[in-house]
Amino acid sequence: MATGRTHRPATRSRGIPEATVARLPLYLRALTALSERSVPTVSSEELAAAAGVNSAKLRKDFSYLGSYGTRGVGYDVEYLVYQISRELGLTQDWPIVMVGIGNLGAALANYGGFASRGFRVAALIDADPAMVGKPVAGIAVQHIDDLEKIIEENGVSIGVIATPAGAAQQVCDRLVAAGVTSILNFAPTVLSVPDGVDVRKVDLSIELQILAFHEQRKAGEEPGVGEAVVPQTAAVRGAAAPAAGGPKGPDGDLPAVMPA
Ligand SMILES: NC(=O)c1ccc[n+]([C@@H]2O[C@H](COP(=O)([O-])OP(=O)(O)OC[C@H]3O[C@@H](n4cnc5c(N)ncnc54)[C@H](O)[C@@H]3O)[C@@H](O)[C@H]2O)c1
Repeated sequence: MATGRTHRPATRSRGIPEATVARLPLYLRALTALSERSVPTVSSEELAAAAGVNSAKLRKDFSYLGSYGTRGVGYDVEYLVYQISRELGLTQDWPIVMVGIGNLGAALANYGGFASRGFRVAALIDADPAMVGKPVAGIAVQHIDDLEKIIEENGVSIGVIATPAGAAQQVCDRLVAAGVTSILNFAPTVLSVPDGVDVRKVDLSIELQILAFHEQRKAGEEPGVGEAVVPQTAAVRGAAAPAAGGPKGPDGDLPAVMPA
């Protein structure tokens, strides 16, 4: 579901293409489910189906990891879990800070899936003095004034932003100045960061707009020649108007929904 941009070349230094890196978590999720069911081996076809990926692509992806499987047996599930986890840097603990502990931030903090994947929530940070000291997901919220100290003390390199859009750039700048080099941004705004800082952006409304586009196609609502699309679809309404609370609208790849 994530949409994002990273300030990295299309091929990483170790020769693994970004597109392959983006699929590794899908393989890992499918493999983890197999591992939990104590399945020892899996064929490339089975794993590709479970991950929602083409099997030829999967074999190519795994060749970058030096993993070719055994003919007639398939891939060793546990070993692949280890290999992909290592490649993704998940064999080490990653402390993260979350900034903006409102509806979304609190929901994210309560999500158990971070910890089980090696992401420890080291601190929850908010600007609202009324929030400070209150426990969310068992962690006391700290004030934004202490952001730099918190990052240094916890050796944090990954920050999550769930503030209103208007505060996101300022929070991002402070995170980066304090040493954070990877940011997961939920605020509906495009962040500017220096080279060497990775930003991934999650925007569920963009995902819904893309689904709306496909729904429209499925329903056969092809406009006739000269017929305007803009007033008729939620997708285009969303693309045409800036997202609420943000200076910039969604920046997903939506040109296909615009009138021809
Ligand atoms: N990406 C998505 O799919 C998605 C989904 C829902 C919401 N959002 C976005 O997430 C953000 C949060 O939404 P919400 O519903 O939780 O809002 P909210 O108003 O409930 O929470 C925002 C929190 O940020 C805090 N905050 C404001 N300025 C701050 C600053 N400078 N430093 C630290 N904290 C600050 C506020 O005190 C508040 O607790 C919004 O930008 C919203 O548009 C994104």
